[in-house]
Amino acid sequence: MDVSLRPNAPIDIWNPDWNDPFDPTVEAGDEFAELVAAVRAVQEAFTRSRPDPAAAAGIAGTLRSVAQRLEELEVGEDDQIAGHRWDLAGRGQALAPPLHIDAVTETTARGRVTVGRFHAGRYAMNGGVTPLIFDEIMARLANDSGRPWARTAYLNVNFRAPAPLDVELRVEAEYLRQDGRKRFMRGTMYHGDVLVADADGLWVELKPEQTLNISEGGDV
Ligand SMILES: CCCCCCCC(=O)SCCNC(=O)CCNC(=O)[C@H](O)C(C)(C)COP(=O)(O)OP(=O)(O)OC[C@H]1O[C@@H](n2cnc3c(N)ncnc32)[C@H](O)[C@@H]1OP(=O)(O)O
Repeated sequence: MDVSLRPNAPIDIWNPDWNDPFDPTVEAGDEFAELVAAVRAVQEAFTRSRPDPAAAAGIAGTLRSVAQRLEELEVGEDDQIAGHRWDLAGRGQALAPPLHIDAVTETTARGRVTVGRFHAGRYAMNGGVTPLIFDEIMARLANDSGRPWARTAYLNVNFRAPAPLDVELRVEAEYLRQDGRKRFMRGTMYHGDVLVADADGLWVELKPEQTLNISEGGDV
């Protein structure tokens, strides 16, 4: 883990320890985890608020200066921490809902997620957020167990019941079968015993000439 936090050190995109059970407590001294939690708190508090014009102007100024400070610390995508911290909910990527992946085997993955109003449509999870959660856990499973990188080719989501806010939802993924470069996956999301959504997805293994970093000019 320390490797992710050392300034200017290359970040292992795949942390061999990520398979360990997730520890939901932010460790003391894990300043990056605290920063992600703070960004998420801003998103949620902003969504829940109704500031008057003076308050809005003041807060906007404060946030602009925060953005400016972070812009001074900009690095390339391979070196950023957000999205690369496999031990944090949503990999420390603040757009992704805070999905905690608790266990992954060669053929299954299991996690849990609680979303607030920031990720809401109207009184329930936004219909665009559900696929984000499925993509996260199904991609994690598709690319687990030393399998070469694969990208999502399709992700078909069925919304079976409104997914409530502020309660823990159970998310599961299953590796159904492989056919050459194609990996077929299934995902389910439950609130208690109620199936709120399920998904079928196809991940296609990248060919040697295809690269994850498309800006490097790989054949995509
Ligand atoms: C854990 C976190 C992991 C993070 C990894 C990062 C993952 C991502 O960034 S995913 C982001 C969203 N996804 C993308 O951006 C993918 C964009 N699409 C692509 O790059 C390509 O279309 C890709 C790689 C999926 C497939 O392209 P390509 O390698 O040329 O496939 P191609 O050779 O035509 O097809 C292979 C097989 O898949 C099938 N296939 C491909 N796409 C589809 C599709 N959408 N629907 C059904 N079948 C498909 C083909 O029919 C073919 O089947 P068969 O072998 O039986 O003839």
